[in-house]
Amino acid sequence: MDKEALLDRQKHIRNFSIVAHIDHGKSTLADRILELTDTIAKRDMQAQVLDDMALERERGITIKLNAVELHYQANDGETYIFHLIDTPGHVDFSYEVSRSLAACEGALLLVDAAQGVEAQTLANVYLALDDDLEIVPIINKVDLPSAQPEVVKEEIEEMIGLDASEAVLTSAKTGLGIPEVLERIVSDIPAPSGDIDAPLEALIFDSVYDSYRGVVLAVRVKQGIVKPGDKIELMSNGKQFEVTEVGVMSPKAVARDFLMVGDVGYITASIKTIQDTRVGDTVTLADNPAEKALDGFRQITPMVYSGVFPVDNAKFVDLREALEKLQLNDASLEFEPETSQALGFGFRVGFLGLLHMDVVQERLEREFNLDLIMTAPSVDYQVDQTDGTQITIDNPSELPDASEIKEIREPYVKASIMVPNDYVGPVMEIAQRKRGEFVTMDYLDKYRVNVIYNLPLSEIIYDFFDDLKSSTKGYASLDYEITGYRASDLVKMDILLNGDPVDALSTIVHKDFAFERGKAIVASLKQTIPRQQFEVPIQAAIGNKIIARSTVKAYRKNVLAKCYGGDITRKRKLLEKQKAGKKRMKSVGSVEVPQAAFMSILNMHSEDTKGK
Ligand SMILES: Nc1nc2c(ncn2[C@@H]2O[C@H](COP(=O)(O)OP(=O)(O)OP(=O)(O)O)[C@@H](O)[C@H]2O)c(=O)[nH]1
Repeated sequence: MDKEALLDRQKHIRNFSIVAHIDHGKSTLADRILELTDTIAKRDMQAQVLDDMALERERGITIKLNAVELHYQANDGETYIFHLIDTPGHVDFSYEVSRSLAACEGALLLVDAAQGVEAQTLANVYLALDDDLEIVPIINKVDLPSAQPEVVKEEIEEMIGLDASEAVLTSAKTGLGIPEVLERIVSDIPAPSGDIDAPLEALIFDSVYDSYRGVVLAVRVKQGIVKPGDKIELMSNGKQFEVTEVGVMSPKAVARDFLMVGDVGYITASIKTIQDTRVGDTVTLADNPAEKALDGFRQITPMVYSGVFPVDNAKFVDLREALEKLQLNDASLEFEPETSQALGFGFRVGFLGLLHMDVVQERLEREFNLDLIMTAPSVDYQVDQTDGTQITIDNPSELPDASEIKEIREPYVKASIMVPNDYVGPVMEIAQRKRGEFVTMDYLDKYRVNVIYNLPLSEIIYDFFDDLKSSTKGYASLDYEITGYRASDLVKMDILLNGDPVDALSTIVHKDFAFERGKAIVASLKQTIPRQQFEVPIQAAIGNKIIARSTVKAYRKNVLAKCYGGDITRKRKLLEKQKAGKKRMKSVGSVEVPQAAFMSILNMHSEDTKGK
């Protein structure tokens, strides 16, 4: 392509994300956009798609990067190149949202016409506004009888301060309004700026590891152009690689001759060591480097920590390798080796929240075939010791003896809970019960309020959101941010099995709640620990004082007795089932403890500190 053509191409690029609350219809809208653009481009794309399949057959891989390229023929007769960059909707992942937004010039703000603006949507729109993105408001699900587009417009104007008079009314379900959305992307979202003649600056906003090609970088080119054969340099560490392929997802990987300013695509360069690449880093050309790296992303700190141990101790090295691979495209994942008396060698892993923790656990087990025991999540605590030193701990078993502690501080958040008027009572009741401190309450419109509380992070990471949802018929939405640390009256509660303290079961609790929590955990453990050949006393203790106790009676479960000696296949099935159930057991001293027991703290909703 000559210079003229490249400049013309740049004018026709539109990079955008969809910002939406979970269930407001983001996937459905994206599918509609794909459908509409695909049909138009079908004839032109045939050859390309075939190429892509050949490529895949050859290599036997597909790469998953959350950015697709689409071609849209607009009403002005010109063909535009759209890059749609996916963003996650959950509160745990707002960090990833900001990563995706950094690749865009605009965002579609999608709001459910029946639900209105939610707390998390608001948080994500603010991220987009911080990045100076152009925002196109879309009110979806207008086909629903309960749709109130006018009320939602008002909410968007009042809460976000955006002009919503021009909001597109859509039904991603029926297809209503989608052609207008495509036109608005062309007219409202600016083409990328940046100089094609400047030295290459490409921002890495995601990356995946592919065993065949090495690291695949998802990049947004901010300046310049990059081609296969170019020698690139990663600006954070000066490492150099030769580009083997550049391309875009469309929606499968399609190799291209180049990626230029404004493009969102991938680069492979036989990068074998995952430690070399970092999301947020800048890629430049080795013999014509950019003067300085792009801003990158703020380092994100984990909010909750959990011990992750292989059931089979011999898998420790495998676990480390798996965590390293995951860390590649999940910069928020932190880990360091941990040794537990009860569980052996493992890692203390930091997560953004419980959903993130679930996702990581699932990936470790599925993608890396590991059987894991994970301990109850904990926040981090700042401890002033009587000897004048200060330590930070994220593992309850590391809390020093009470006699050595002057003060313990725990992380606090400012939580904003949006809810219809009718449910303010239950919301306040839950927040109070979780040691919340009321801050203020704002009316969003005639129907909804935003209730703000200061809360200890430890109280909301467990079941706060579930409780909120169930007592507001699912209407409440929640967003929170850490505001700092506060001194609290906290103590370590140990759990003893068979008289021995089990470090992996220790938790840190507020003194006022210790008795109830102790009772609840002991009761929950009694349910989860199977009967053994001997009696197992379970005790909760603070210091030397036992505050709750219970006993698992001795009993060797003879599952075969149930079979009445009959059907042999049934018998085998039962044995297999029992074997599978055992896999996630760990011998702690002489007691067999299942994975669920380590999460007892998460299963105490009912007995929790109600009425406090
Ligand atoms: N009636 C109606 N339903 C819709 C519309 N758009 C989406 N839905 C439905 O709303 C539900 C959620 O839609 P999704 O597209 O999965 O929402 P999402 O925001 O991608 O949700 P997550 O993937 O969970 O983040 C689905 O059951 C859709 O069928 C619409 O315009 N009208």
